[in-house]
Amino acid sequence: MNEYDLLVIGSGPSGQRAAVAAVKRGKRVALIEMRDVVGGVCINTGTIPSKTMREAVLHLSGYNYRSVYGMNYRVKEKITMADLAFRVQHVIKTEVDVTEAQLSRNGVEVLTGIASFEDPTHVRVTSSRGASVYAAENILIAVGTKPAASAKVPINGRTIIDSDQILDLPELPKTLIVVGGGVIGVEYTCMFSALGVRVTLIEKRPKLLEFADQEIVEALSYHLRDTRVTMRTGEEVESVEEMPDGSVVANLESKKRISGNALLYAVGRQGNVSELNLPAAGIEADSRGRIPVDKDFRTKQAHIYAVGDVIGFPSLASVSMEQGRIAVARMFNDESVHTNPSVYPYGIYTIPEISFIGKTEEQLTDEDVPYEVGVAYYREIARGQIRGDTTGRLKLIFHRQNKQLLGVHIIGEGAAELVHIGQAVMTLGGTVDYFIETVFNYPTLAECYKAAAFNGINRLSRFE
Ligand SMILES: Cc1cc2nc3c(=O)[nH]c(=O)nc-3n(C[C@H](O)[C@H](O)[C@H](O)COP(=O)(O)OP(=O)(O)OC[C@H]3O[C@@H](n4cnc5c(N)ncnc54)[C@H](O)[C@@H]3O)c2cc1C
Ligand SMILES: NC(=O)c1ccc[n+]([C@@H]2O[C@H](COP(=O)([O-])OP(=O)(O)OC[C@H]3O[C@@H](n4cnc5c(N)ncnc54)[C@H](O)[C@@H]3O)[C@@H](O)[C@H]2O)c1
Repeated sequence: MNEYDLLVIGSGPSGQRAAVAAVKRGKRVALIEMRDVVGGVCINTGTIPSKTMREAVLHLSGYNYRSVYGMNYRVKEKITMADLAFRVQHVIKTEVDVTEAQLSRNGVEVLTGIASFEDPTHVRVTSSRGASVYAAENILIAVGTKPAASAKVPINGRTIIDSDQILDLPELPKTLIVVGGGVIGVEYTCMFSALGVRVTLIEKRPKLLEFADQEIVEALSYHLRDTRVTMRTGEEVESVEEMPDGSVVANLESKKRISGNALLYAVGRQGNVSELNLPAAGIEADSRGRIPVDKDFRTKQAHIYAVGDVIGFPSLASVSMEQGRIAVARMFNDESVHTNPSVYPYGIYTIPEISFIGKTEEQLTDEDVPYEVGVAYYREIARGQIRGDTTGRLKLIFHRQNKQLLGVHIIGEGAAELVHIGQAVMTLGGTVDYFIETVFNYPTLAECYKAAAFNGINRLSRFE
C-alpha cells in the first residue's frame, strides 16, 4: 500500500502541478506536505499574500486615482495592518480550498508530515501522529525555500521581520528600513510607501533589479523617489540592532547607521533541504540549499528529480509549475512535451507594475545585435487617460533588419497582463508589423503595442 509511481515532496506550485500531471498519466501519486495546509510559499506566505496586499493597498490608499482626484484622495483615511490582513486571509483561504479540491478531485493522496530520505527509494514521513515509510519508483523534490537569515540580524517577528512575517507587523510603522533591493524588497517598498510609510531601501549592488531593462528600472526609481523613498544602493547592511526605545538600527559596512520603527530583511532565500536527509539519497545541495539538476530536472540519481525554487533561478511560481510539468513528462519517458524558456515572462508587482519578456537593451548591446526600439506612453493612449495612469510606457525592441520582435518591456498599470500579447507574437516568431496590421479594441492599453510599433518603424525609416 505504501508504494507509489511518484512521491512528491512539497505542495507549492511545482509539486502540485507535477502531482496532477502524473495522475493524469494514470500514475499512483502521493504528495507530502509538512505544513497543515497545501499551497507552499506561493499561497501561504509569498506570492498570493503579497499580491493581495498590494491590491488592498492600491484600493484603500486610492493610489491609482490620485492623478485624477488629487494627491490627498483616500478611500480609507487610517489604514491599519488589520485592514490589509483581512483581504489577504480571505484570498489565502480560498486558494487553499481550490488547491485541496483540485488535488483530491484528481486522486492525489496528500500525506501530512516532514519528509526525509531513508535511502534513494524510501521516504520517511514524520508527524505528530508518528512516522511511516513510503517507497516510490520516482521521487520529486519540490520543497521550495525559506528567507535567508543572519546571526547579525535578530529577527523578532514584530519590528525586525522577514518577508514571511509581513502580516505579523502589529501596526503600520511610521518609518521602515528595507534591506535588499531584489524583487521582494522592492515590491514591499512600493506597498509601504504608497501607504505613506517613509521607507529607506538598502541594496548592496549599485543598481536595483539588475536583470530588468535599465530604462524601466530608472522609471521605477523616479516613482520610488517621488513617493519619498530614500534609496541607498551600493551599501551593505552588516548588522541590525534593537534599541531600548523599541526602534531599530541598521549598521552599514560604510559605518553609516540608519534608524527606523521597523526593518524588513529580504536578502534572498535558502533551499528547504535541512530536513530531507539528502546524503541518504546520495544527493548534495550547495551552500544556499540549491539542488543541482540537468535540463530534464534530474538530480545525480536518475529517478530523483528536483523542481521549483529549490533548484534556484528564476524562482518564480509561474516557472516552477512549468518545471513540474516537464519533469513528470521526462520521468515517464515522454519527450513530446516541450517548453521554451526564452519566452518565459517576468511580472514584478511594484507600484507601478513592471513586466517584460525577451532581451533587454543591455543584453542586445553586449551581443552586438542590431536593434531598434519603439516606445508608447500611456498618456498618449485614451485608456491611459481614462485609468489615470499617465506615467506608464511600453517599449518594443526589434531586429533592425528583419523586424523580428526581440523584447517587450512595460512599466505601468496592467503591465503583467499586457506583456502576454508580446509573448504570443514572440513565441510565433512575429515581427513589429503584426501590431501595425492588427486592429485593437479602443480604448485599451493594448493599443500601446500599435503606437510603439509605429514609433519604432518611424525611427527605422530615418535611415532609408
Ligand atoms: C514575498 C514573495 C512574493 C512572490 N511573488 C511572486 C510573484 O508575484 N510571481 C511569481 O511567479 N513568483 C513569486 N514568488 C515566488 C514563488 O512564491 C515561488 O517561486 C514558488 O512558491 C515556488 O514554488 P515551489 O513549488 O518551488 O515551492 P514552495 O511554494 O516554496 O512550496 C514548498 C513546500 O514544500 C514544503 N516542504 C519543505 N520541506 C519539506 C519536507 N521536508 N517535507 C514536507 N514538505 C516540505 C513546504 O512546507 C512548502 O509548503 C514570490 C515569493 C515570495 C517569497
Ligand atoms: N514578482 C515576482 O516574480 C516575485 C516577487 C517576489 C519574489 N520573487 C522571487 O523570490 C526570490 C527571492 O527574492 P529576494 O528579493 O529575497 O531575493 P534576491 O536574491 O532577488 O534579492 C536580494 C537582494 O538583497 C541584496 N543584499 C544581499 N545582502 C545584502 C545586505 N547585507 N545589505 C544590502 N543588500 C543585500 C542582494 O544584492 C539582492 O539584490 C527571487 O528570486 C524572486 O524570483 C518573485
